Amino acid sequence: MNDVVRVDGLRKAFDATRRSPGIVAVENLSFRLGKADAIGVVGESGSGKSTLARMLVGLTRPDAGTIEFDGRVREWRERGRVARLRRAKEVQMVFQDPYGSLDRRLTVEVALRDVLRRHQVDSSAADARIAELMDSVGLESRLLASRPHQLSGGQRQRVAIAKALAVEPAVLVLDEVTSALDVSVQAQILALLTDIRARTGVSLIFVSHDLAVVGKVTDSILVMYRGQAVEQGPTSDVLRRPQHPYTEMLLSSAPGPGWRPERVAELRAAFAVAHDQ
Ligand SMILES: Nc1ncnc2c1ncn2[C@@H]1O[C@H](COP(=O)(O)OP(=O)(O)OP(=O)(O)O)[C@@H](O)[C@H]1O
Repeated sequence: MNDVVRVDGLRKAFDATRRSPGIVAVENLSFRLGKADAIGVVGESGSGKSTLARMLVGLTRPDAGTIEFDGRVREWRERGRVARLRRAKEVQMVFQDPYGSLDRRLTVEVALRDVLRRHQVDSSAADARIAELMDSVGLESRLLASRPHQLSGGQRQRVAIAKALAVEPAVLVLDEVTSALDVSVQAQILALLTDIRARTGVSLIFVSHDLAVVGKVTDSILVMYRGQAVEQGPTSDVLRRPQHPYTEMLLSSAPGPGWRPERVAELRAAFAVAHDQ
């Protein structure tokens, strides 16, 4: 089957000079994603997840490696309207804090209409599309008149998802989309994304520090440590039989039944030894 996304040998360093390699945020990273598949990219703060997400959506240019959407290698020189529209349909991103991505002055309706206009959906079709989008993210139409501050955190995140879906992208990158939400709202948003994936065939890339959360909604997992993939595989294998001490540490650091902080410390120490060898 054709891959919707192919990432090969991606690398990004910041502040590199002739004398120093700088901070290597992502190093030799590769993965594949099929249509309607969901992958989780997990790691602690600073592991390079956001840098990877930003490269995927074209906000940060890699130093090396390639990103392909549907067999087409991303070209960084391309400019202009046609390239912009094509990219928008390839991939969209939803961020942790919808406050940051939603314009506080705009009502939900104006924000959605704006995205549709920018992507050349003609205005006669826009009303129907807006109703469809609200429905698909489980928001009542009365909320069209609301501004971001009049919505709950979960509702704001639904609006951000609707905006991302407006363009009918092949891939959604979800960067810590549930981290700022209460546990029950978190579960609703994850269920919504799983439902959207089944209905539309969109492929999902969940970027998160929380292996347990990502484990509930993905087919495969890529574990990042210091910019590198230390483990990659089907979600059930990674959760049940982690191969790398770092993955085991991430699994143990989620407080839950049987959680023992001293075990986390032990695993962290074991990982540091394995990594420095
Ligand atoms: N614009 C930048 N300039 C310099 N260094 C950067 C920049 N962006 C990221 N880094 C560094 O690259 C490394 C990876 O950062 P990144 O934000 O990708 O990690 P992360 O896993 O997403 O962490 P978090 O969850 O805290 O956002 C870190 O050491 C970070 O300090």
